[in-house]
Amino acid sequence: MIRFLSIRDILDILIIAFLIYRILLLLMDTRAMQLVKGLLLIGLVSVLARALHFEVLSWMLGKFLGVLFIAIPIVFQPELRRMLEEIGKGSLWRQTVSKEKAQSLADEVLRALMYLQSQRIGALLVLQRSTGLKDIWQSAVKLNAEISQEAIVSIFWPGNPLHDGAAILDRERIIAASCFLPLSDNPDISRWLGTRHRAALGITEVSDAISLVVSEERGEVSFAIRGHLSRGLKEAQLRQLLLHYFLSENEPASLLERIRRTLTSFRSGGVDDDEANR
Ligand SMILES: Nc1ncnc2c1ncn2[C@@H]1O[C@H](COP(=O)(O)OP(=O)(O)OP(=O)(O)O)[C@@H](O)[C@H]1O
Repeated sequence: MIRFLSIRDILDILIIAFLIYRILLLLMDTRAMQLVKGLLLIGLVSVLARALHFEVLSWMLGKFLGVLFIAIPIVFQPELRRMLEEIGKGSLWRQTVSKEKAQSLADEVLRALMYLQSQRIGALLVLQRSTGLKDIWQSAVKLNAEISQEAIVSIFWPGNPLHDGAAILDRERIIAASCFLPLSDNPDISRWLGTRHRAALGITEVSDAISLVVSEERGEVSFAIRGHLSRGLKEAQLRQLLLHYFLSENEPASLLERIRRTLTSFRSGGVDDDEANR
């Protein structure tokens, strides 16, 4: 007998749809996503085989799916564990930045850095992570502007009243410019590096932020995290670092780990890690 959908049924369907959507978002860009696609395809073929009465094929696919459901938790144990941890941390409900959006933000910042570098315009960008930097930016010029190549270049354009000091970005906006950062007093820092680089390093000693510096003198881009400075970054390295930053969701340890890995994998390309020790 057909009965009409009640409000409870509709809510039930909506909750299930939302849960599937969030779980798919968690699985996106993991190995498990390929498996989900594969399972969907096999499921579809299996339904077709049953509808067309292909007895042997549908029997075989049914058995195969049964075996897969037992094998999945074993093969994908790390992914499943990570997914459950994410759910525990509340990621299921948190707004995630889409890959396209992260890519476009990373591109805007990258293009700005490349332009500033090509013109030898000094710049200092601080990418805020889980440590709030309100103490730093509340006495500076608050912008709350969209992240774009043009906005970043204009901030550091010589003669602009905002060009002195650092600009602070979070994962979506340029929070403030003309920020005064604490200077590092690391005695091992190269004597060729001035206050811009000391400021870039200083903020990473007191927070988990990332700094990116364009040197006016040397026309190179450097990167600082956790009190370590890496000089002379190439475009591809910067792209990866920025992408990691805009994609990551307040996971200091894993972000640090991924950035370290990126730097290591590129080391043959000329990055001097821990430049502060020079
Ligand atoms: N505490 C600070 N916080 C933020 N920015 C600072 C701070 N101190 C200096 N700066 C910025 O650094 C600029 C001075 O750079 P300086 O030439 O001393 O450094 P540098 O490390 O040699 O950089 P570059 O290679 O670009 O010359 C200042 O004009 C200012 O914009």
